[in-house]
Amino acid sequence: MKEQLIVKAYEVAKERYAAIGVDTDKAIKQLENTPLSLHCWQADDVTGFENPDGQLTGGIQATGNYPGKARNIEELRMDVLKAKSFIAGNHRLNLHASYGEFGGQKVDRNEVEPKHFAGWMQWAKENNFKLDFNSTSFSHPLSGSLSLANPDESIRKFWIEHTKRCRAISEEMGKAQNDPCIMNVWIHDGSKDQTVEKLRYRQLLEQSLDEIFAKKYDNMKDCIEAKLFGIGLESYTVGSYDFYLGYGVKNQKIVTLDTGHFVPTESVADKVSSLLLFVPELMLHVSRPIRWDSDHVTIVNDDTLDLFKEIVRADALNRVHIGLDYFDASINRIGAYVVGSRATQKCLLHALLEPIPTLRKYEDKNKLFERLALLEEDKSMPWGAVYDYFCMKNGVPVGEDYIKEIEKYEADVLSKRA
Ligand SMILES: C[C@H](O)[C@H](O)[C@@H](O)C(=O)CO
Ligand SMILES: [Mn+2]
Repeated sequence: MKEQLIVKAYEVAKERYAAIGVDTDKAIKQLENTPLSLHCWQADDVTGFENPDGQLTGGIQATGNYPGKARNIEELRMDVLKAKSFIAGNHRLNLHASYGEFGGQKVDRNEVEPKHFAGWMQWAKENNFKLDFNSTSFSHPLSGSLSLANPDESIRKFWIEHTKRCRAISEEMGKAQNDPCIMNVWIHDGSKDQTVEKLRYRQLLEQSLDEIFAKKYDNMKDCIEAKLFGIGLESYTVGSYDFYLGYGVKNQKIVTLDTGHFVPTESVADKVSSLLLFVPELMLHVSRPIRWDSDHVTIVNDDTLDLFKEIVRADALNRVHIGLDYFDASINRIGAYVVGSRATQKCLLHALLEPIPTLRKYEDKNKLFERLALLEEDKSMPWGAVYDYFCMKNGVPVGEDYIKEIEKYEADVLSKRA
């Protein structure tokens, strides 16, 4: 019965959209072909497997202590697969270097090798995931407040070696999956209080990156992520947006836009069309900042909708990689994955259903009331019925049906974790 209703609602929606020149079947196909890169760190509050009892450092913080966090690789894999079962489409998994399989051995960051991720590559293959990767500069005795920009050569070299090795690991992942692995470099480097050495640290970071990126690879792509500030590093960030924008344009690197890494009133959506003119591709870290980079679970809101509308209007889905980046430890973590992923897909779908040719025609003819009216009417078009149909077609729960399934997983599995 429910299926019939979903199909019926979709047929009505399809007609409504066709009347304004939008092909809903085409939008669904595009959505099906757009992977999300799920961040592995939502499942365990960014703890990783090197030192499960260690502190999360480097200016980031997961707040909350909801029971059931993944305590080891098996649990994390199980949770990610559970989350994926509620998200239509084929997706990627974004791993941090601290999530390797180290077999109980002490493997320092400057010793990580592809073999520590062989199990992940195998698992990804078996479970239809492609992998992305990140170097990990935080939560380590040498993290301090400066890593790649550290004036102490031995510390700087340690992190350069780590990041080089992460690129080599990414290359192997890319080869194994026959699709480039996207490797993100985010470092926390900064200063709690005023510094008189801003230029020096940025020069050092530029030199470190040049050394790291000197080797060319065919099966991985580099991206670089800026941030406004870290906790405890509030006064200065070496890898600011200006820094990475300049570096990315000069060196033709993918620039990562984390939606939580800007001044709260700044529009990340507005950056898309400028960046696309000057850098080859973009990586997104879709998040939801509340007053600061608080990494709340992504929801359908104006910021996220605007972001995807700008990407679709620029016809740039083939140049934008969509990753998620939030870590909410205060609610069911599988639920967090699912709500955020589905919200991201809904925003993308809404953007794909925009009557762009008609809006452009109005704008070209200076029919500005008509443009405004259509943009307003678009907000209440039945895009939800299209998303429901997309979920049903792809065999995942429609609407709120996943809530009780996640509750069941919590009762059967998560609640049994100490
Ligand atoms: C764990 C990630 O590397 C981290 O979230 C980074 O991408 C970031 O956004 C730091 O604020
Ligand atoms: Mn991020």
